[in-house]
Amino acid sequence: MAITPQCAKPSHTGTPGDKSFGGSNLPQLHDCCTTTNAHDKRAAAIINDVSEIRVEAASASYSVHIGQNLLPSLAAQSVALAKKVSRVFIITSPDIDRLWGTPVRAGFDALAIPYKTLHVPAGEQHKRLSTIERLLEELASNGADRDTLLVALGGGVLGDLTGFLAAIYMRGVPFVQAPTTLLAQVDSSVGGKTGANLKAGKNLVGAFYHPLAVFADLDTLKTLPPRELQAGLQECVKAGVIRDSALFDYMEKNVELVRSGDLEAIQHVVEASVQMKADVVAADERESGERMILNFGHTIGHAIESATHYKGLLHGEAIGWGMIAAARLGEARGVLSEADSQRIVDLVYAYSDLPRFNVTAERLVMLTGNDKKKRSGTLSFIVPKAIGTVEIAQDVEDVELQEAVEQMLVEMRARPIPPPVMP
Ligand SMILES: NC(=O)c1ccc[n+]([C@@H]2O[C@H](COP(=O)([O-])OP(=O)(O)OC[C@H]3O[C@@H](n4cnc5c(N)ncnc54)[C@H](O)[C@@H]3O)[C@@H](O)[C@H]2O)c1
Ligand SMILES: O=C(O)C(=O)C[C@@H](O)[C@H](O)[C@H](O)COP(=O)(O)O
Ligand SMILES: [Zn+2]
Repeated sequence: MAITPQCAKPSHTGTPGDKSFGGSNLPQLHDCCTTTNAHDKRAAAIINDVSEIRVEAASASYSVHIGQNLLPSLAAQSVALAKKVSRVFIITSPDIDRLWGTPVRAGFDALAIPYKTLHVPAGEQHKRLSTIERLLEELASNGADRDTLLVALGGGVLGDLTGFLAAIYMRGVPFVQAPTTLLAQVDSSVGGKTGANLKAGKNLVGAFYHPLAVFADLDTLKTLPPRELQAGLQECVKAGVIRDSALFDYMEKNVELVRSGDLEAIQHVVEASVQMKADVVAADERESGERMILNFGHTIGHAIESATHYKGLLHGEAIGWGMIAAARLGEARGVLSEADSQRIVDLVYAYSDLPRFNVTAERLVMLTGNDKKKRSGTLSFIVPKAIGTVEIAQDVEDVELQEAVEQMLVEMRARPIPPPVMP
């Protein structure tokens, strides 16, 4: 089925048959497109069915809905799940609100449920406790009670913040996730990790707290900058390496299709990544064992984000470098073949023009001291053994880590300088 144009303006590139997004010539919605009407029309343009993946965690079970045109029905479905909703707070950024806020609000209008939209500026630097405190005060001063529903409309930063807010406001209120970045759809909206950064490191404060449901509306990716799409795909590369060799193979064979945002390819990648994460979270909700594998690439990736003050690199890009270092470490220990190590490195590079950064290996290794997987002085490090299999090693010495990071830095410096990144 072809996509029908949503608006007569020529700059709205939703031409019949165009089923891609995330590319440079992609539709940027104008105000006239952010009406409910425009979103209603999109119902006629659905290519694939909506899929539903269940997350059966120890403390909660919920559905992740993946498909097009999901935002207009978010209100009705969320209210049905919450049973009693006195009022709603939609937590989003000004830009995402302008692009995608209208269909969400229209759903609550139709149910005559009062709502208020609270804005958080875009950017990882706002994922901090001062933002949480300001939002908590806004909830209280606007009469939020225990029957209040929060809606996280945005990327991983907004999802992590809103989830944490929901976990601690009046010791817990319900919330739903409406992820609007690829990264948030494949990873951060699922599994119940919520929180904020501290100066000492990434995600050092937070709670495990699950949403009532996740609505991953693939239409929202139409307005996502290509760099963000590509950074999100690094978490899908991660999913392939740690537990799903078929996903890895698919991403290897379909780089152009996936990078260009072909809708069917993206839906496949989102579904596979979410299913993998749901399986892992079902087995180990609180990260006491198996869930640590979802942190593949993150020990060094988080250190890079912290060392660069959460500016310059996107989360997925930092994780890309972290996966390269981890692959080289696996190769150096002799647990990963040179061929598989190179496949991982090549796939990371295939999906992002990873920006360079200027931090020494010593500093990065020092920063891994704050990793939450370090307990009683022992770091659990995720080492790839083959495509689709990793091990949780507890005997990785700092010197070994430093050598792997040095190798990653040498490779980074040897690569052609990527084109300037667009924010
Ligand atoms: N909780 C978890 O399990 C988990 C998993 C992975 C990552 N994370 C966290 O997620 C965060 C990264 O998330 P992210 O990559 O989504 O970044 P993000 O939330 O910063 O969003 C990226 C950018 O895209 C913009 N944007 C979002 N949706 C858009 C849309 N549809 N159209 C146009 N622009 C849009 C945002 O305004 C922002 O500028 C990090 O803080 C990371 O630690 C958490
Ligand atoms: O869900 C998980 O578990 C993950 O590790 C997913 C990661 O992609 C994500 O970046 C997560 O926020 C990392 O959590 P942290 O506890 O290591 O900070
Ligand atoms: Zn991550």
